[in-house]
Amino acid sequence: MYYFHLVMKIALIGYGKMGHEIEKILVSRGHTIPLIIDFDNTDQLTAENLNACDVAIEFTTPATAYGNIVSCLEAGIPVVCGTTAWLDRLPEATEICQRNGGAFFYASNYSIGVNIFFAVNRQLARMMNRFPEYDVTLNEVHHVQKKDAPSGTAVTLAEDILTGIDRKTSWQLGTTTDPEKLEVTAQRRSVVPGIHTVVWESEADTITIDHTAKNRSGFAMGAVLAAEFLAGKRGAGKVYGMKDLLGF
Ligand SMILES: NC(=O)C1=CN([C@@H]2O[C@H](COP(=O)(O)OP(=O)(O)OC[C@H]3O[C@@H](n4cnc5c(N)ncnc54)[C@H](OP(=O)(O)O)[C@@H]3O)[C@@H](O)[C@H]2O)C=CC1
Ligand SMILES: O=C(O)C1=N[C@H](C(=O)O)C[C@H](O)C1
Repeated sequence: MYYFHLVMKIALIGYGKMGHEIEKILVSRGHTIPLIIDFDNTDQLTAENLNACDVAIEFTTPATAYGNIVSCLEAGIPVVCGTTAWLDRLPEATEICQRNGGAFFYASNYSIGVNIFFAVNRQLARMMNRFPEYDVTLNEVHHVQKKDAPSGTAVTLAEDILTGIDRKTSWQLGTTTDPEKLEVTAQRRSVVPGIHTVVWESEADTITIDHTAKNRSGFAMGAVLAAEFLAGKRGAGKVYGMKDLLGF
């Protein structure tokens, strides 16, 4: 997967921490970036400018992601989005993608390590369905600039745990003593790129799984791999995720 790829023209929408990290990887893989959109030139996000590119990669803010995705889909350009906390509008984006014969890729976390961690989390939750003596909690830590809580990654982990076990019916941000609720806590500290921890606890013992991002390079590499994956998908009318890219 890392060795062969088409060289593409990529539109970068959002030129903050992730936009800059993705730019480094795009350049190192021979891609060019004819269009960069940030908060101060959003008027440049036109169908004409987008159509000078093969794929767009969107990492902006919870409030702006949906509009940017729709602009890409309506312009007929495949789009990879990593922005979190806008997913209440995913059904609408999916409908627009299908109607326009678009190609849309979304993941709450593009890191391959995190996606392996997701698979371990799903497997552990399925096993724990037989062992009600274990309670489960989830914690995430991120840098102080992060706008949303809990993180999109924590939401994915929580939803996968709820799918795996019958004894929890929903997740809640903050502490709770309700046994049917999955407690999800979030801390904001310094420049932490992202730490996610799932704890299963019984009277007898504790099982902890965690993922710590050392920097943003894993997120950025995964987003670029997703863009390369979308290269041949123009006109597909489909929404893709990391399971399509990685096979698990
Ligand atoms: N899926 C994944 O793997 C990952 C997802 N993320 C998510 O990606 C998003 C971005 O993260 P990050 O790069 O750290 O955030 P940053 O705040 O560093 O960057 C976002 C950039 O987008 C700009 N922006 C605001 N509005 C628009 C707009 N309408 N069009 C284009 N650009 C705009 C912001 O400008 P201004 O600051 O002026 O608002 C800022 O420069 C977050 O939702 C985060 O949770 C982050 C890492 C990995
Ligand atoms: O905002 C961030 O930084 C991150 N956001 C994503 C999330 O909300 O899960 C992914 C990663 O944890 C970093």
